[in-house]
Amino acid sequence: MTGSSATIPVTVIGGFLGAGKTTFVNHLLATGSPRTAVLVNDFGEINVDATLIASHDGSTMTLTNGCICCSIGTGFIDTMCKVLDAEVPFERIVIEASGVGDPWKIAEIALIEPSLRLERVVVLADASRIVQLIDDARVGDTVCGQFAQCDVVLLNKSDLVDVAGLAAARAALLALRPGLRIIETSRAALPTLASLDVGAAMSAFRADSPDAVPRDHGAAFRSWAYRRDGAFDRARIAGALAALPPELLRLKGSCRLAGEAGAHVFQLVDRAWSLTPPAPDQPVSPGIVLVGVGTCDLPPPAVLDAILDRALAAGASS
Ligand SMILES: Nc1nc2c(ncn2[C@@H]2O[C@H](COP(=O)(O)OP(=O)(O)OP(=O)(O)O)[C@@H](O)[C@H]2O)c(=O)[nH]1
Repeated sequence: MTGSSATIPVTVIGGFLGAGKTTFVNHLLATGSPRTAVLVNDFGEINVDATLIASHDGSTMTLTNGCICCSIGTGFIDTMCKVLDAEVPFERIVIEASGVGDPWKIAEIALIEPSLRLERVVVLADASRIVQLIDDARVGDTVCGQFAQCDVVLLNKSDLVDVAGLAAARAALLALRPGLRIIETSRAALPTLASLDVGAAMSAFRADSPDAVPRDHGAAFRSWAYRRDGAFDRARIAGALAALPPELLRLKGSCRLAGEAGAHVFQLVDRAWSLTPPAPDQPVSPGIVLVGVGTCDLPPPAVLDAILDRALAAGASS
């Protein structure tokens, strides 16, 4: 890779599916971040996250073709070259790892590439789910691996748990890595990057950390895309979602609702879901575009399609 002689600081943001990574990136961009290149790696075939990142002075680029922590493909290298060769240099690079990715594998690129300087690896944990996720036989290894070499954990969604729940979440994280720096957050009160800096002590800790176990997230997780021209019937959505199999871990994207103007952003994490209006300048597709991620035994697309079709408004085309 080429680029100017000055190094560009890199922050890698990781955390399991739905922990709040995109919410955090948007917060950083909204709170006076310098000219930032945001690189987003979604696990699914459609990069929904890139459309959920608010527009900003810098640039948002998508990293498609799978999990970049498993294989640094030519797409990633091309994107990074564009960032490094930008006419007006970027002042910071923020890379959002996929929800099943290992953020440290991405951080290692910044350690190797002379034009880049790794500033920090931040991993978000969902306070309402982290205890269960760590113990989940299907995803526990992936979740635990994400904390192995991070600098700081944002114990996010603290608004969803009580004091005892927060203490349990903290204890579970500290059992993984004693001494881990943990900051409790909620989307209403997220920190700035500068406030996360802790200096040399954390770098030494990184160097002492064991090598991450190589993983193939493409084998452990599967994604599925649901696209329809029509609209959902709001009254049918809850019933259809209740029929989704437990192997589906995450579903997000945009949709239309029959009889309602404009598009809605759809979010499902575990079984909790929401529909919200998109940001004013957020690009949304004309119909329904949702991307799901599940474990490797996720039922075939046709089965999942049929479940969501139950929520379509009468007469909606498919
Ligand atoms: N209650 C609550 N909800 C939150 C918080 N942070 C994020 N959310 C919601 O959680 C959902 C997932 O947030 P995202 O920021 O998209 O999570 P993500 O980690 O980027 O998700 P993936 O990229 O799919 O892994 C969205 O509906 C957010 O609005 C929080 O602190 N509290």
